[in-house]
Amino acid sequence: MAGNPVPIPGPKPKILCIDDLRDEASAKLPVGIRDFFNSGSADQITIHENSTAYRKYRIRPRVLVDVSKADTSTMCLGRRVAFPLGISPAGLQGMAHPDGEIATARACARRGINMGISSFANYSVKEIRDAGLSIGPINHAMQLYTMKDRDLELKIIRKAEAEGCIAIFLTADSPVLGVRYNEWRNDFRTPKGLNFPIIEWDTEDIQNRTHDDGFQAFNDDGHNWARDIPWLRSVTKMEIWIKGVLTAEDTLRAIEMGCDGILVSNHGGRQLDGIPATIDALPECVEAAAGRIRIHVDGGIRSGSDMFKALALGAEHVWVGRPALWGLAYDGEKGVDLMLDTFYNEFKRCMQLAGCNSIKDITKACLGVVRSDGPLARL
Ligand SMILES: Cc1cc2nc3c(=O)[nH]c(=O)nc-3n(C[C@H](O)[C@H](O)[C@H](O)COP(=O)(O)O)c2cc1C
Ligand SMILES: O=C(O)C(=O)c1ccccc1
Repeated sequence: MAGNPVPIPGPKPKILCIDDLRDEASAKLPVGIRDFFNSGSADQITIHENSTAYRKYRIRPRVLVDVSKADTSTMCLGRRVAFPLGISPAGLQGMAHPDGEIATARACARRGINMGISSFANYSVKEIRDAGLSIGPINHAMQLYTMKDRDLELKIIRKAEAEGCIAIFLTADSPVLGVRYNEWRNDFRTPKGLNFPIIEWDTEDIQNRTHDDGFQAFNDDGHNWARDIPWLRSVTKMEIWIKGVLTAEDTLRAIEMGCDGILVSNHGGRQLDGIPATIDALPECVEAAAGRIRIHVDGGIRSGSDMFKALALGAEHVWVGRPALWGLAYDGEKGVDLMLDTFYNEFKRCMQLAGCNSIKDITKACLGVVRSDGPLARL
C-alpha cells in the first residue's frame, strides 16, 4: 500500500490514495485488460518517469497564512470548475465497467469538473453529455484522431458541436501506436459486446481485430500541421487544442497555427518510449509560450501534491487518465466519485498547507528542487 513504509498485515485497509485504488482495481481485472490499461510502451521508461519525476520537487510552504477560505476553483473550457482537474479522454471505458463513460461523466459533473470524450468511447457523445448534465453543469472536450476517412472525422465534429462540446482535443502523438509488448503478449482484442458509436463501429467490425490493426484501419499516419489544423479551423468554431505537445518548437507551431491550447502529454507513456516525463517537458513549453497559449498537462499525476507541482511549474490545469479507469473498475460511478474526492481533498489540503489561498497563488516560488549535493535549489 502506498504511503506505508512497511506492509501492514491484517485486513485490507480502506482506499486512502490513488495508488491504493490502482492496486484494488487491478486485482479485479482480467490480465489482458489490466495490462492494456496499466502498461506503457516498450521498456516502460516514460510511464515510470511520468509519476516519479514529481518526486524531485519539494514544496516551499508559507506558514501562518489564514487559509480558512482557500478557493480551489479555476476556469477550464469556458466555465468555472471546482478545482483544476479533468478526466483525459481514454477509450474503451466500457471495459472497466459496463457503465463506462456514462459513469465517468456523472461523477465529473457531481464533483464540478470537466471531461474529455475519446473517439473510441463505448457510448455516444449524446449519451455521455446527457448523463453528465443530468447531475449538473459539465463541459466536454471531444478527442479526435486524424482519420483516413475525412467524412467520418467531420461527422464526429458535427456530433460534438450539436451536443455542445467546447473544444477539440486533437491527438497529435499517435500517427501509429507505440510498441506495446503487453498487447502483443496477451493478444489483446476488444471484448465482445462493446460498441463504438462515435466512430460508428460495432463489435462485429472490431472484435476480431487486434488493437493495432483496428487503430491502423482508420487513423491517418499522413497527418500534419499544415493540412490538418487549417482544415479543422475552417470546419468548426470549437476551440482547438493539440494533445501531445512536448517541446518548445511544437508549442510555437501551435501558437503560429492559431490553436487555443496545448495539452502537454505523452499519452500516458503509451506511445514513444524514452520521451520525457510530461512534468519535465512542461517548463520549456511554458517558457516558449510566454502566455500566448493556454497550457494544460497530463501523465502520471497521482496525488493532490502532483497537481500542485504541475500548476507551480506553469500549467493552468491538469488531467488524469488511468485513475478514472481504476475508479470504474473498482466500483463504477462510486469508484470514480472516490477517486475524484481523493484528488480534491488532497489538493485542497496541499494548497492550505503550502499557504496558498487561490490558484493564482501557486507559482514557481512555491517549489524547489532537490539536488544531490546541496540545499534546496529555488526554481
Ligand atoms: C486505456 C487508455 C486509453 C486511452 N485512450 C486514449 C484515446 O482514445 N485518445 C487519446 O487521445 N488518448 C488516450 N489515452 C491517453 C489519455 O488521454 C491520457 O493522455 C493519459 O492516460 C494520461 O496519463 P495517465 O493515465 O498517467 O493519467 C488513453 C490512455 C489509456 C490508459
Ligand atoms: O490505447 C491507446 O492509448 C489509445 O489511444 C486508444 C485508442 C483507441 C482505442 C482505445 C485506446
